[in-house]
Order: sequence, then C-alpha cells, then structure tokens
Amino acid sequence: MKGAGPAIECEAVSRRFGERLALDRLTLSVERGEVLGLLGPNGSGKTTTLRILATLLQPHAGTARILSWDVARQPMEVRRSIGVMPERPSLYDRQTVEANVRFWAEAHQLPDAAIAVARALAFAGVADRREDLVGSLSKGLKQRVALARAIVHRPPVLLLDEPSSGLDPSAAAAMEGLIRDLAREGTAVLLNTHRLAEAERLCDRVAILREGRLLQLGTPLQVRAALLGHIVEVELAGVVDAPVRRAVESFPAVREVWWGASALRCRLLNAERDTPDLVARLVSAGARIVAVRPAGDLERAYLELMSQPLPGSLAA
Ligand SMILES: Nc1ncnc2c1ncn2[C@@H]1O[C@H](COP(=O)(O)OP(=O)(O)OP(=O)(O)O)[C@@H](O)[C@H]1O
Repeated sequence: MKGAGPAIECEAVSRRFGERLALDRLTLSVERGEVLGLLGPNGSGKTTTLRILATLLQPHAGTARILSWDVARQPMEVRRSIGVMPERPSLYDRQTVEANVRFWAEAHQLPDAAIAVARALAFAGVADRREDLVGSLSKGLKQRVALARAIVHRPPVLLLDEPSSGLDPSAAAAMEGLIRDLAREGTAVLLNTHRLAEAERLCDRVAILREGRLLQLGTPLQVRAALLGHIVEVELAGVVDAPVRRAVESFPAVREVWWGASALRCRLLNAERDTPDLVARLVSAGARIVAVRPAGDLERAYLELMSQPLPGSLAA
C-alpha cells in the first residue's frame, strides 16, 4: 500500500466519447473504510467513472488515483490494489464456483491460493456451492460468486457496478451486509446504484451525477438537507402541551415549526448539528418521544434535484 492520502481520488477527471462529454471534471475521494455511492440517471457517467478507476478507460483530462497510484501511468499497481465487480460479471458458466474464483486467485499469483479461495467463498456465503457449475446458479448466487472473485486477493479498494442489480430484497440485503463488513475491515468501496433506499442505508456518503457533472456530494443526511431543507419530524407518545411548545419555540436553531396533535415538524438551521439539542430540550420539557426523523428521504431529494434545471444550462 502506498501513500497516506485517500484510497480513491478523482481530480477534475473528464472523459469524452466523440462529441459527448461523459464525465465533466469530476472531483471526489473515498477514504479507507468508507462506502461512497455514485447515483445518477442512466448515462450520467457512473460506469465511466468506475471504468476509469479500474484502468479500463483512460481519462482525457484530470487525474485519478488509487492508493496514490495514477491509473493512467501506473495501471499494474492499480490493478493489484482493486477488486472489481462489473454490472455483468463475466463468470465462466461451465466451470464450478470454486474454479471461477481460483482462476482469479491464480491470475493474481497469490501464494496461498487455496486458502484465499476458501476464505473468499466463505465470506460471500457460497462455500457450500463450490462444486456447482456457475451456470446452474441463481442471479443472486452469481453476484455472490462475482463478489468472492473481486475480493479473493483482499484488495484495499473495491469498485462495484450495481452490486445488487436484479437481486430480490433478501439477496440485496445480504449483499449490503457483505459490503458493510468489507468497509468495517477497512476496504474503501465505490459503488454505483439506482437503489436510493439502499444507498441511504449502506453509503457513508453519496455523489449524485447528472450529464457527467457532480451535483451533490455528502452524507445522505447532508444531501437531503441541502435539497429538501433542514426539516425534522418528531412524533410524541402524548399530546403536545405548553412546556413542549415553549421548549421548541424558544430554541434559537428553530426557524419554523408546524404543530400536530402529537407531532411536530420543524425547520432547523442545521439538521445534523441541531437535532440532538432539539431532542434534549424536548426530553427535559417532559416530552415522550416515539420517533425523530429527517423529513423526506434520499429518493425525494434525488427527484427534487433531477427536477431542477442543470446549473449552467440555458433553463437555469
Ligand atoms: N464505450 C462507449 N462509447 C460511446 N459512448 C459511451 C461509451 N461508454 C459510455 N458512453 C456514453 O457516456 C455516457 C455515460 O455513460 P455511463 O455508462 O458512464 O452512464 P451510467 O451513469 O453508468 O448509466 P447507467 O445508469 O445506464 O448504467 C452515456 O452518454 C453513454 O452513452
């Protein structure tokens, strides 16, 4: 491993296909142990970003680095450091699960390939299917094999293109759990997804692209707050009484408040910073809190962003 900087870095990375600018000066970074989700409509540049980082495409401008290795100038070092799960992993259907993963372990010239393969299969939950032909597996199991193959050399960086695409809810949840486990062990994960609820649960931060441009980058909470306002909803076990009203209305961070019989919504100056203090004030005013949640979700924030004119476009 090299350098102490971010595990994944893009600095003003651009890529054209003919006249079309697929990626427009993208700048972002992913730390070790972090999961960053790339979101955006079809054709917004998500796969292009992953392919550049995986050394499969050259950037036309800017710099992309994995563990400080430049993807354009040091592709071999980059390839050793990354695990890649393409959207359609090209597994060998006529070979067993184990043979598919072993092939990659050998390609990486791992000294203890058998141990590495066994560990990767166990981690991905397909050890009991190691003798089965990949062609006989369900889509979810194939995705798990693809993940086992991507991690067999224990790469510090993972690039995953729609890892849960086509999976049923339980299989998708299992995939989410595996990705979180890898991040907990220190792996930096950059993934593409169209599943916004999944991104909200799984990703430490999300980046929203549109027409190759980065429009939002932050925690799901920050992105929601930026697009939907810093609105928090609180549900109480009993009715709203005078001390509770006073506690909220005297809190300087509250810009606006809407009262329900046993609930309130308020706009805070900064939801991330002020929600804990709001809760503390409510509790000391005797409120019995059932739920506190930011209003809206990442999906609403995303749709709001997509309904706005693109900054710099004629309509903006
Ligand atoms: N090999 C290629 N040749 C020509 N154009 C390409 C190529 N790869 C991507 N593009 C174009 O670049 C743009 C970005 O494509 P990209 O695949 O990165 O989008 P995406 O955000 O991953 O989309 P999706 O959500 O549909 O997977 C699109 O306009 C696409 O048509």
